[in-house]
Amino acid sequence: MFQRPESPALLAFADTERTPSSIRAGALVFVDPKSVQLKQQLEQLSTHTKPVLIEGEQGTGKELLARFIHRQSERSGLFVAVNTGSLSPTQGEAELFGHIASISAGLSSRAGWLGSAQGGTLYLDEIGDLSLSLQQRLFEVLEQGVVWRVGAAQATPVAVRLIVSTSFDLQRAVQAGRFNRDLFERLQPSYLRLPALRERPADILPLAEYFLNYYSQRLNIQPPRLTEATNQQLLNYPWPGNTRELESCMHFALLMCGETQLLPQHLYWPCVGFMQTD
Ligand SMILES: Nc1ncnc2c1ncn2[C@@H]1O[C@H](COP(=O)(O)OP(=O)(O)OP(=O)(O)O)[C@@H](O)[C@H]1O
Repeated sequence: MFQRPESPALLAFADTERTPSSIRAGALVFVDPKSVQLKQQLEQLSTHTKPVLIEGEQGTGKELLARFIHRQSERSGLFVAVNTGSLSPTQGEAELFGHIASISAGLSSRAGWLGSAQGGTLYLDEIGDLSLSLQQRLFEVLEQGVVWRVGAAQATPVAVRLIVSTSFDLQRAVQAGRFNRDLFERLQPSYLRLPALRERPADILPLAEYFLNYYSQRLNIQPPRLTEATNQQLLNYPWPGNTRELESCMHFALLMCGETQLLPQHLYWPCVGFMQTD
């Protein structure tokens, strides 16, 4: 059950259990000591409403963490996820902050992503892709707690928890003049680093089992058993595409397998292809 409001860039899901795999929030498989520690940090962050900055390579699970924080904090509004790269360069301000109706421009009023997340959480993926002028506007919203919609004569109060993510070092972007220092300083106190999958190896096999079970259930089949040799291959691989790559690998292996045992020759690594096995 999901709502797809104003634009394809926005995904807002009320019932996470029925949503596609890419946006499940209930299932957070964290076994490695680094992940367990991170989960404790997440639980602490869920008790307040300050903005959160999540840094991690692509496919590590940043959006899943944001959904987890939202769920734990029991906010009444929606979780709204926006890929900032999808904001149009000319309309970005109206898309993000909304605009009021304009008869001359033939526009009806629009709440914008911030308005859609009222009472809930706005997740901005790859915040570094936001233009410097929008970064400045976002900082002002955080400072003042109000948003000026495009064309509005007065400001509208906003109660939105902001969670942003980045796959690169924002501090270096600040030093290079490509990221707003004030916004960075506002985000930094609640900073989380989500390690790459290769840095938390104890998560690999539990995640592999989890995805196998998940897709087996969807396909209505018995999950095959991972053999010792398969486990070894999974542990030896560096996972450049992180958890998303592991998920695709397991999904594909399940389709290839058709047996009770999942063997190394069934494995396909989306970032590399099939690997030679002895
Ligand atoms: N700890 C985890 N437990 C279960 N599933 C996970 C976990 N981490 C990631 N996933 C799954 O891996 C996939 C990728 O996660 P997600 O989209 O949150 O990554 P991301 O870091 O936001 O990616 P991108 O950088 O491309 O935006 C999703 O299907 C997600 O459900």
